Amino acid sequence: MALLGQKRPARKPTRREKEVASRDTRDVDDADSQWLTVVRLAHDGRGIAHDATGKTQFIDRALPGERVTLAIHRNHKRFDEAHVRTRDNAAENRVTPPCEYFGICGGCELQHMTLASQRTHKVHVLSEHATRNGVDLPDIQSLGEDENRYRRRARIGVRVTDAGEIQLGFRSRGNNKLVDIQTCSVLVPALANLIAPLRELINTLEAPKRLGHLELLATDDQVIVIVRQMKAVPRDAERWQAFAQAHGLVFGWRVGSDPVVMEWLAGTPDAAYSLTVGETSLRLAFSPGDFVQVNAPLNQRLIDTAFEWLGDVTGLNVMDLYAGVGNLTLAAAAAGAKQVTGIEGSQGMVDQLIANAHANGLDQVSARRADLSRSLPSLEGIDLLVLDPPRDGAQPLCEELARHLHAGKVNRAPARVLYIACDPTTLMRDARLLQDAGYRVTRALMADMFVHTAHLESMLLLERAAD
Ligand SMILES: C[S@@+](CC[C@H](N)C(=O)[O-])C[C@H]1O[C@@H](n2cnc3c(N)ncnc32)[C@H](O)[C@@H]1O
Repeated sequence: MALLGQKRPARKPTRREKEVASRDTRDVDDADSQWLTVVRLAHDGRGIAHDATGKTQFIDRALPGERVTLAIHRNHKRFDEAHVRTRDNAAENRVTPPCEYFGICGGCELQHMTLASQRTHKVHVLSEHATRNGVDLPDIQSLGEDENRYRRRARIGVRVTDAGEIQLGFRSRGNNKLVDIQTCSVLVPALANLIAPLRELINTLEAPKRLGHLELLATDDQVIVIVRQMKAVPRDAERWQAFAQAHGLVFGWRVGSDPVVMEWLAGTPDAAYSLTVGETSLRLAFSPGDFVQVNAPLNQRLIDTAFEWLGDVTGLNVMDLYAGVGNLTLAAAAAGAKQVTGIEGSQGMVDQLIANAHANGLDQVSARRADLSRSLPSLEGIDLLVLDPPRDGAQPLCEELARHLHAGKVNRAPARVLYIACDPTTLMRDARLLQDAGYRVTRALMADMFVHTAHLESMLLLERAAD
């Protein structure tokens, strides 16, 4: 009923309004109100300025060239962490973030910058890591796509508040709280469009508190949702089945603990993605838990660039370490390599790699399981070594290569190493080992695999000087 002639009672701010209002006013240190100019970006995308005493300030969402006053939210001995209280001017590369949760959600840190300047920043980060480690790099190529909605997989947290409100989202930056979202601007549309209906469905469940998190995966042909469910609730299983049917999903839940049992309640997963290598189209099947690059178009372009750099690989003997389900192993074989050996730590992925090689008619592929942090394969007779390790890099292997070369065992050190990395710190540490042993970086690339975040994928080609 309208309240004619009466003043409407003040509406209570929503949780989201409170979050936005508190973004720039957390733990404010009122004594600190000097104007500072941001001089550069830290690797994680925060602006850096120096106060009157020279102390370094790391400032959330501030860009070089901007004059700001700060609110310090964490003091350290040698630097402070701060956020902007007042901004005098906007840097030329500042844009309105495409996502309404920017600044709250911990998923993306760079949405206030143009895509071009995000990429320039990441190239600079890669170059700085090289300089710090004394690695000589050629010009760094930069690879990126214009499409922002690139993530084909996501893990989404679920929380039921004391008031029974359902929250769905990612963890916030700086603390572990769940940020409740209605959509996500970096998920592929098939996944982003599911968030609101998922919330509605979870609202109708008999036991939403039994839910842990949701895993969403968009493959070439299927959208797969897996729910972590503490205990099976038959009536909820029926609701999920109806939901999966209505939205054309493959649905499963991982129930219980010790053991956790995977049950598919709607459809059968048939996850796969496609790759093209020259004239050859490959189809790579994988299980929902296996590693695959989150950005499918960028993965394709990374592989295109790798084989453009490598030129004709016909007749080469290739070893692909940290091979996953065969992304680079199969690509090398399809490009014409004579023999390709994939080594991977997970037996499930090794089996999948072998099945993928058979399914694509690539008989020159073999694969085996090994823990590469403990046992190193012989590299005798290998012409090209491909390395694509997790974040901690491939130090034991690079040290072993260096030892062989220092001992003059040239036949145990491949002429070329293609090194793909998601952590530039460990990449450059390892590249320095190889450089000291006689390799030279002849190609370098920053691939913007994780658009809008401060993460970057990089690729180096290292070539051993002719004997
Ligand atoms: C960054 S992924 C690369 C996968 C694959 N090259 C691709 O392009 O999809 C790293 C892979 O290394 C595997 N891995 C992690 N630690 C390992 C270890 N110690 N030994 C062998 N493989 C390992 C992971 O299972 C994962 O498949």
